[in-house]
Amino acid sequence: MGVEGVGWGSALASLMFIWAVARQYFPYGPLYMYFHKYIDKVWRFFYPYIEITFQEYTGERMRRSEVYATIRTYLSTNAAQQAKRLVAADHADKDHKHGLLLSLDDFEQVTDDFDGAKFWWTSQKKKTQRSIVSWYPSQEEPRYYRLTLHRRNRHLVDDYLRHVRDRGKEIEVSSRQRKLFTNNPSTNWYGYRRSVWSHMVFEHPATFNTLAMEPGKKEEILLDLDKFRTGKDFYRKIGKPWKRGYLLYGPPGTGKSTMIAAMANHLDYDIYDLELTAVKDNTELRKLLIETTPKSLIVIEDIDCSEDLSGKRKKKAAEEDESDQNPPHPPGARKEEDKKISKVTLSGLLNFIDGLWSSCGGERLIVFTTNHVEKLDPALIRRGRMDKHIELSYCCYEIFKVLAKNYLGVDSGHPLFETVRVLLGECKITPADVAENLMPKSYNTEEAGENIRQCLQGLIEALKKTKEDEFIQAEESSKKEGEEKAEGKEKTEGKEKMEGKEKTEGKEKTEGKETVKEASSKDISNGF
Ligand SMILES: Nc1ncnc2c1ncn2[C@@H]1O[C@H](COP(=O)(O)OP(=O)(O)OP(=O)(O)O)[C@@H](O)[C@H]1O
Ligand SMILES: [Mg+2]
Repeated sequence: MGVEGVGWGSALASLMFIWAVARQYFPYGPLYMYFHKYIDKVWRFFYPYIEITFQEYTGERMRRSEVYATIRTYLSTNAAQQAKRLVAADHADKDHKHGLLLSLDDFEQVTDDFDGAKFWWTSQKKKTQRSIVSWYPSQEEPRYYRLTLHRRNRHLVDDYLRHVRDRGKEIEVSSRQRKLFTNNPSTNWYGYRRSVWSHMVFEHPATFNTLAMEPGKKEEILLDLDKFRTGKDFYRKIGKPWKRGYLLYGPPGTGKSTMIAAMANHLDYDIYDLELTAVKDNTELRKLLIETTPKSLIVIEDIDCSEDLSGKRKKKAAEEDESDQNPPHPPGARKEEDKKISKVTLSGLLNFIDGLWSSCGGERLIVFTTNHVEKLDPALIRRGRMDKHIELSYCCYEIFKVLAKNYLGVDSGHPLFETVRVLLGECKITPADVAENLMPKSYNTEEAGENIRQCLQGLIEALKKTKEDEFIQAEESSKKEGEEKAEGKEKTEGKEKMEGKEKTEGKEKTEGKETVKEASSKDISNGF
């Protein structure tokens, strides 16, 4: 270790060396233990330094430690100047032009000065014994930072660590870029520096200004988000974990994903886009949850498409299996299916949302999107789990006005707006389709007026076409319905006729039988 200028250090090192040589001649036993104990005590008594370690994983090594990350960021400034071996990672750094975070490589050391005292930092890693159940990658040794300081500077420890934390956070904030995470398949969770989530920089430009929806509804959502962000004390007071669930539902192309991006940008949160089909079971789901950080949105898109989440569906599958009508599964087919299907269950997901683990860390929004809200299990979306249900629907005039302003820079004064308003009231078109029609044909500002007219005209044509299609569709379906009704009627009449016939025949038969019966009884009586 590079602790400087200490005569004691070399004296103790010599003592330890002598002991290391001498103990080879001691057989392991009581005498060995006796000497070992006392030499250790002497060493600790004279060793003039204090050592503090900061582990990379905390809480039974299940979570990456925030303190560890902050120290790493703090040391990046010193590391760049002092260390000989560094590790570089992508970093959105406004001060460092290369956009890289340089941290200490394993067993490297840097010195820091604070209030006239010296502090030494080393990056270390531990060899671990393999355990059967391990929360951190088994092939990767856990790392830790070791801080060493002289005993006489002990009174500075608190101030120094506060300084490290504050400065580290400052650097983190100044260089923060939001991240978009996605879960790795669990086969990639182990190995050197692997992790359960992969990320890239999140750069979606959507904001609540560009998001087209009714102004009242938008205002309400913004208020709700702001209330959530500043609600730490309130949530503590009412005894609820600091998290909130949002369910966004509506047809495809109505802005659900766009709204998630706008939410993340508004709150300045990271996004964890959870791909449920890649999660093998509930344990993996919990592990993923533990590895998310506060100030984040955890998103599960198209939740209705995730098989096996509804109790109803499971029951149905079981019924189908039992049914005699279904051909039996060919041997091995069921096993193959099982391998592919995620075993995340509805109860696993419910636990993910509001089980005890979900309260770790706090300040998280859980967002589900779906095109078919009616398919979801009511338990999944009840208030308390999905606190706010937001419907994103087909384009109305209010939504169109926002899109026209965003895409063409034009507002309600335009003469073609009235035609659009009337047509929007007469057909269903998604904001995505409207937006596509409003894409300007050129960015040349001199042609802006013509551009606007062309776009609006194009939109009017599209609306007319949609209206026409809807009309034809409605006609076809009413025709089909009529046919089905007629068919049903014919069937019923046929059935009734058959039944009538059967009844008459039955009656006749019975009467015949009765006559026979009478005759036979007569015969019998006659016979007597
Ligand atoms: N309300 C809206 N405001 C602004 N743009 C919108 C809106 N709705 C749709 N768009 C535009 O349409 C495109 C598709 O929208 P988005 O992906 O958000 O739809 P979605 O509801 O998530 O659809 P899906 O259910 O298929 O995932 C977006 O890129 C965006 O440009
Ligand atoms: Mg979407």
